[in-house]
Amino acid sequence: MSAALELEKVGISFGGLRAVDNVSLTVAPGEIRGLIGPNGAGKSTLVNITAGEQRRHDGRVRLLGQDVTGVRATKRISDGLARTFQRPEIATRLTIRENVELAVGSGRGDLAEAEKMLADLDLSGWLDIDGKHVPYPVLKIIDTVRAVVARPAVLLADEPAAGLTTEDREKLVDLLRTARDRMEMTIVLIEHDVPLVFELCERVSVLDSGVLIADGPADEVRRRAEVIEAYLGVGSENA
Ligand SMILES: Nc1ncnc2c1ncn2[C@@H]1O[C@H](COP(=O)(O)OP(=O)(O)OP(=O)(O)O)[C@@H](O)[C@H]1O
Repeated sequence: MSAALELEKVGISFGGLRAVDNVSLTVAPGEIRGLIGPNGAGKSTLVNITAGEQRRHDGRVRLLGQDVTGVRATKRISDGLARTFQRPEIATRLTIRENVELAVGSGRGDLAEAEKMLADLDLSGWLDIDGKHVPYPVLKIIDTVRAVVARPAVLLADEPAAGLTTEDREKLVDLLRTARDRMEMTIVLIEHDVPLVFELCERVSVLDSGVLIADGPADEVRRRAEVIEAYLGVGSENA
């Protein structure tokens, strides 16, 4: 079976800065892959390249076995790729239900499934509330729900745990596990919450200064000295 996502020698420079340098990685179908690294490591740039928002780069990107290098972001979405952003993309003038309906309508999901998912996460009480009245941690998790209920084949989740309460963090774990186990979604989880990444991911990739310094089974990566070193100064208690 072909990889869900494959990056081959991907690189990009901004002026004199090599933000991503010769990164190759392969994500298997149904995998939850962690992508970690300190601030400025190039994680979001790699997501932008993968999503097709940054198309002038070196190397190749393959999605579900198809070479999508140079292909527009909108086409990659229709081919099964979705991403979330660090800031939730909720329309604040619409209710949560309307936001979720829009997400379902944009993808392959169905509304009943979306509402069940919100009920399972104990979030149904927000459905008729306008986005502008919903607290940030709730918006943040509903943003991930929106992405999941559209049923992409591959989801790039950019810092979904940032700003979550401990309780919402548990909900995020359930949500991502459900997406993978019941919807067979492939997920790339970009996170500063390193314990969360090691809780959820079988394999972890580590970027530092644009370079992939570790890539492999979570237990092995956790032990690698360079990984711990890359985190020194940005919260070594997380490494
Ligand atoms: N469009 C751009 N123009 C110039 N420099 C950029 C651009 N986008 C990113 N950079 C730089 O590339 C480097 C990698 O940035 P990126 O946002 O990908 O890192 P990151 O690992 O996602 O960081 P964070 O964890 O803080 O979100 C940084 O030095 C950043 O300033």
